[in-house]
Amino acid sequence: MIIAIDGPAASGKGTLGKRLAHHYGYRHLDTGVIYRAVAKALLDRGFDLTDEARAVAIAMELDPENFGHPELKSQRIGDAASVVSAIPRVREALVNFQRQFAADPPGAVLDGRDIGTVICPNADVKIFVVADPQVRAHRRTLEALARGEAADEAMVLADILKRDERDKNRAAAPLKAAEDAHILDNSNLDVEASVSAAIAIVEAVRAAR
Ligand SMILES: Nc1ncnc2c1ncn2[C@@H]1O[C@H](COP(=O)(O)OP(=O)(O)OP(=O)(O)O)[C@@H](O)[C@H]1O
Ligand SMILES: Nc1ccn([C@@H]2O[C@H](COP(=O)(O)O)[C@@H](O)[C@H]2O)c(=O)n1
Repeated sequence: MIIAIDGPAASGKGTLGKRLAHHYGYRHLDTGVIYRAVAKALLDRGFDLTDEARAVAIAMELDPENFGHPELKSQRIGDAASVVSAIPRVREALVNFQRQFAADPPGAVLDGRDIGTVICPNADVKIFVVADPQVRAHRRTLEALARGEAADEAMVLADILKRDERDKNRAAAPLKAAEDAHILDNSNLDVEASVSAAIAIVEAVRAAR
């Protein structure tokens, strides 16, 4: 089974992806990390984020061993990732890796922006996670503070809104819910309630087969 989770920045996709994968014994891929890794490599080498040729070359050589680098989680890299991810050839270079991950047994949960629409349009279950921007900014701020980083909630909110706008309005694989996605609004749900709601969606889809 393939479970596709999409949604805007800091909506809780990764949290749900991890928990659903654990619940069903599947593998989990946070696809945002891939775009973050491309952006970080460009910045580390002093290249422009819109340098298509270099970005594509980096995307084709990515080493998943580096996906755990702590700096990838930073707001700076997230913002840079949303610039790089708008380049169609960069996205094309990363499609096979994601599809291969999804296809390998026993099953997979992928989260991102275009999983249900482009990467796995035939996913068994598609969940589009949303939450109010202020709620998302608050959660992201708490997360940064817990990591010992300074975070200003108003600036975090501005970054989230800017990133959502860029991701929604790009021509290539824009952020949007697939027509057959189940919308999960977790604005008023804690993590456990949100996980339960997601499992209920998966189980309802399975029961209807
Ligand atoms: N239902 C929830 N209630 C409270 N906090 C939550 C909930 N879901 C996620 N969080 C917290 O919100 C923050 C963002 O969640 P998460 O990293 O899962 O979002 P995301 O959509 O994967 O973000 P990204 O845009 O980086 O991909 C994390 O600190 C997470 O622990
Ligand atoms: N499937 C995806 C996943 C991510 N992106 C872009 O990467 C940025 C960072 O993603 P996070 O999920 O780690 O926040 C995001 O803002 C998108 O621009 C993407 O395009 N497609």
